[in-house]
Amino acid sequence: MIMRGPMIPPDTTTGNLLKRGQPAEWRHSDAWRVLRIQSEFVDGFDALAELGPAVTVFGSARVGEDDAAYDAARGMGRDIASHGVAVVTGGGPGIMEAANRGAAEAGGVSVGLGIELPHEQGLNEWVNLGMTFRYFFVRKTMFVKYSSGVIVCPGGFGTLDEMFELLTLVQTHKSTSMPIVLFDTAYWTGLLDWIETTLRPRRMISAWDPSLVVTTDDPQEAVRVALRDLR
Ligand SMILES: C/C(=C\CNc1ncnc2c1ncn2[C@@H]1O[C@H](COP(=O)(O)O)[C@@H](O)[C@H]1O)CO
Repeated sequence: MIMRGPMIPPDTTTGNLLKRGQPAEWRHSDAWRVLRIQSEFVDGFDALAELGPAVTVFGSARVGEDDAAYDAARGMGRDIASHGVAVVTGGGPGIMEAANRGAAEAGGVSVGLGIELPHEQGLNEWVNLGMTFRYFFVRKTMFVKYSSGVIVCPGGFGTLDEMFELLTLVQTHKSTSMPIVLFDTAYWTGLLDWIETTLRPRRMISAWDPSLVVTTDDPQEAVRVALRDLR
């Protein structure tokens, strides 16, 4: 396009870009939010594109070092890393910290994908490749996209949300199938029984395939199953 003489507009795109003192309400608009979401995806893909094989460990943010599950997750992190596989967690305290700790102690890649939360403490000190997300759904995309297997340790709503999201994606074939290990049979039995005895007979699930998940009390077995597709 050519503009000459009076057709040349008084403002230019660069001039508009550099103009100071503009109203700033647009920062709270959905249009701007979409760009922020987009940039989170770009940053996540950039950070993880060359990660290589990885196993994600989900589990409670609330367990302390004195909890047996902490020890187990630490051992699993160590074991996964010793196979040259990265350990991915939500980067927070509890089980996440334990798995990252084991991975870091084994000299492995210890990934923390944190989430901005009120009173958030930041990424745990054992993460050696980390990023913090504003949006849960962007972060969950990273867990699924970059994992070849998942170990779910005991946890609360956060852990259940992550587990059921993954099960839904695998069951609907949105994600390629991957080993999903539930660690600590006593913790998960009630939920699995309820799925079998209530959801299935009431046809709330069409084709629950129990082989989608493996349940174990053995941390080494959990890691062996989670690494199944990497052999
Ligand atoms: C509760 C406390 C801190 C919360 N900090 C978290 N940081 C990172 N990721 C988290 C955090 N809390 C939950 N998550 C995610 O959900 C899962 C654990 O949730 P649960 O409800 O405890 O099971 C975990 O896998 C994370 O991805 C103060 O200690």
